Amino acid sequence: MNQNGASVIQHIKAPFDPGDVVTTDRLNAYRDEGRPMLNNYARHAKIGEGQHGEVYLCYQTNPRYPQGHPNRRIPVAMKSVRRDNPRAKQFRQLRQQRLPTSAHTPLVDRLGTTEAKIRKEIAIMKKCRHPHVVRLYEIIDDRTRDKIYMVMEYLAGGEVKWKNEHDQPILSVDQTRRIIRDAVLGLEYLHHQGIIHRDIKPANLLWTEDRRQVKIADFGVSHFSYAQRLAAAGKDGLVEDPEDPILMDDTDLTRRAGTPSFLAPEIVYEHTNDPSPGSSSSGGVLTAGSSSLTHAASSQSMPSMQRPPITKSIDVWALGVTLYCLLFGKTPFVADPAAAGTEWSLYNSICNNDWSVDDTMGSDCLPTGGRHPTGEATEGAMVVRLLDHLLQKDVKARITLDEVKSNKWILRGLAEPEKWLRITMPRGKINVSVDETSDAMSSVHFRWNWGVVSRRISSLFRRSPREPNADFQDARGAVRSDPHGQLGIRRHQSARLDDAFSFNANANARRVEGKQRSETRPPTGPSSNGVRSKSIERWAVSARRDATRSTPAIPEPNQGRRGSLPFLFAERNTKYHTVSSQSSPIAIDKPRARFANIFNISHWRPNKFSPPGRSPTETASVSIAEVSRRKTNPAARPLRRSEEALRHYRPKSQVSSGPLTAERRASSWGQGDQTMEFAEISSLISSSYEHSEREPNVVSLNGPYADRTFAPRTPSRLSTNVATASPTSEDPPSRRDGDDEEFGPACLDEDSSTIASGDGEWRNGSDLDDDDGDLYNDLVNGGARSEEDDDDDDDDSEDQEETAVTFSPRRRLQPME
Ligand SMILES: Nc1ncnc2c1ncn2[C@@H]1O[C@H](COP(=O)(O)OP(=O)(O)OP(=O)(O)O)[C@@H](O)[C@H]1O
Repeated sequence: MNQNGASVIQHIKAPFDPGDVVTTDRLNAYRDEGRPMLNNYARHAKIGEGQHGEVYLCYQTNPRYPQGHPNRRIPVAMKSVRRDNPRAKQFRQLRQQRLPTSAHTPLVDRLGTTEAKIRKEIAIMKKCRHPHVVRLYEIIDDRTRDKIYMVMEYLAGGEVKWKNEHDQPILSVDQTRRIIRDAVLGLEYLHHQGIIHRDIKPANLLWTEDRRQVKIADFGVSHFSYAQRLAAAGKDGLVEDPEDPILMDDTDLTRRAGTPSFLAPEIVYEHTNDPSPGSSSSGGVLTAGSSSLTHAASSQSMPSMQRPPITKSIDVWALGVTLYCLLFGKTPFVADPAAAGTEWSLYNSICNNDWSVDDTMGSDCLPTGGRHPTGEATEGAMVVRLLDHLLQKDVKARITLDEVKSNKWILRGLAEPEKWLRITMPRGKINVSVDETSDAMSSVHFRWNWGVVSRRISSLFRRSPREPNADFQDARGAVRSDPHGQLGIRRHQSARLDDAFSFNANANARRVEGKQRSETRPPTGPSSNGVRSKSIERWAVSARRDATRSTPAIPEPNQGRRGSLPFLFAERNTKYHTVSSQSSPIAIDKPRARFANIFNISHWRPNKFSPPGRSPTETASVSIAEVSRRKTNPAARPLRRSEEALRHYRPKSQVSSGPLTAERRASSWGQGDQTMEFAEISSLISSSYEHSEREPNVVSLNGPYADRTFAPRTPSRLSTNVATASPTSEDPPSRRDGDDEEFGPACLDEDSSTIASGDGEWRNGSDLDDDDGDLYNDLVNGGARSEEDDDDDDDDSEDQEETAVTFSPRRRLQPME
């Protein structure tokens, strides 16, 4: 921590709050001193490109600091992802038809729209706050734009490279161990959060600028497991809500997603005992480009043809493949070049073949002792045995992450292994609630559709008895719009956060002064509890204030619960009410209450509460009926698909009838309960680490954990080490050339393409979108949108005018007196 950063750090609290990620629903693109600006981020070099978008180095301009202050410009990585639109979809389909077949071609289209995927990635990243997981700081999600922007922690060291052009390893065994150790900690945390990464590979491990630690990145195909989350929550933390529309169903795991060479056998299980044309009938000899013999893995073949459960263990397998790559400069399983279907052959190899080891490992060429080392506890023998456990084809016999962590080779070189194990243990209470994930979608723009509005208005006057859906909509009184289109930059954030470092929307507005002076309104001041809301939801906030003033807080019987909205709203009928004219039982039939209803966008368009094929209104009315039915008859709860999945995976005898309870889900993961708060752990870690030259990326004075300044709610509160990474330079604190000597030259990782498919079929294509066409257009046209752009967005609009509505899922209903 340097002198300049100290003042920032001392104010930073360390509570774990996934709501920390800022959501901004207005993007202002302009130029400042010739540089493209996106809100208060100055865009610099492009640092990467994925299937869905590009990643740029940006500097956040922090106006609270004077010119020249190192914290005035903070480097961040900004990933821009284009939403799906009909024209882009058409274009992509056309392009795909012309693409040649390749084993490494990404398959991404089967997981739904690009936007759904990016939202899933955002929802997952929002949960993550760990020294070995890349942090998400802000989402810029302006519905009127073609792109969503993710502002992340910038990892200047780049991705972990592991082989040279001759397929030789470029990392020493020591470096490999430290990378794997960091990855284990990050993974352990993710699993604890209920997240299965699904794409662990060297390319998704990013170095910090000083190359002392790596962090897990890219949650594009990650899975948020309800079962895993419940398991991690432990008995006391269960806040189960079977109706939660956002928590992902575990059957999603059966989709094939990840990078082919890193896929676990259970993912491609259908290739088990299925000899490839290029391999021998006994299981085949598939050379891995090594001089050593690759022989059939009789002891490690998959136990049966029944699909094994797909669990977090797939990450453990991928970690094993990663370890192998770093040690030997190649992947353990390869497709037979002679085989006709390359990917088929690769999967066949993963399922049926054993892997080989070279005589030496790492760039320092330490001896391995062969594939089946005997006796002595040499480093080579230790690693090969660990690989044996990691690359265990039978998922039930595969080593767990806990066991990996306490493996001898992993702990090797640590000054105090016991202490390391203790302080790095992920703990902290986890509650399963709708808020965390819905925040990813909490900011919704829409355009007025006057045809629909007028129909709605007239229908309101026609309707005499109040309909159930209206009841539902009123209960969601937090959803309000600004019909005057006066909203400026809107931000969402948990009102629980303190104001000390809140984003300075005034300053931000000033920054774009001249561009939108007429339309930008700064926040109106602190809210009643002294916390300034990030959201400029004037209607909703005032409604909340009313409620706060006039209703004494009565503790709820189930205080921690933040269930699905349909449940809560239904419960409102008996337990809660919001003190506003809209929700008053007396005012319920007043025209004014009905008018309030029309501002609810869930009437107009499908939203996240609408299951596919059902209109939101249907959803609302069904939900209310369902709720009362379930209240009287709990056994009437419909089964979630995850329960079906569980039935499928577990023997029938073990699956009792009845609804899938939290305990049953949790037991399928078998994890204990957790008590320690994350902040407590982080402070413990900070105070416990000692400096060690030998283990620079794990143990250091004020080391990797200590430099965690856990609560940069906005990028303006980035930790000092990030802030000082490149305080004044215009150029990116790039992957330093000098490092190549130590870490070997950068080289291409050809196995880094990610696939995601629904049915395991191979398809070719790329989702690469064009460059920031819309942004440049904005810049060139001074912020005006072209007709072409409008065409993209206005696919289903008739006569529309732009405005916005903000939806806050964090609104709390007041208990009834
Ligand atoms: N936070 C970051 N800091 C530094 N570089 C990053 C960061 N995030 C991504 N990158 C770089 O940008 C590249 C592209 O990242 P991105 O996640 O978009 O692509 P990807 O890993 O191929 O994922 P996808 O599955 O979406 O294609 C990465 O390979 C990495 O080098």
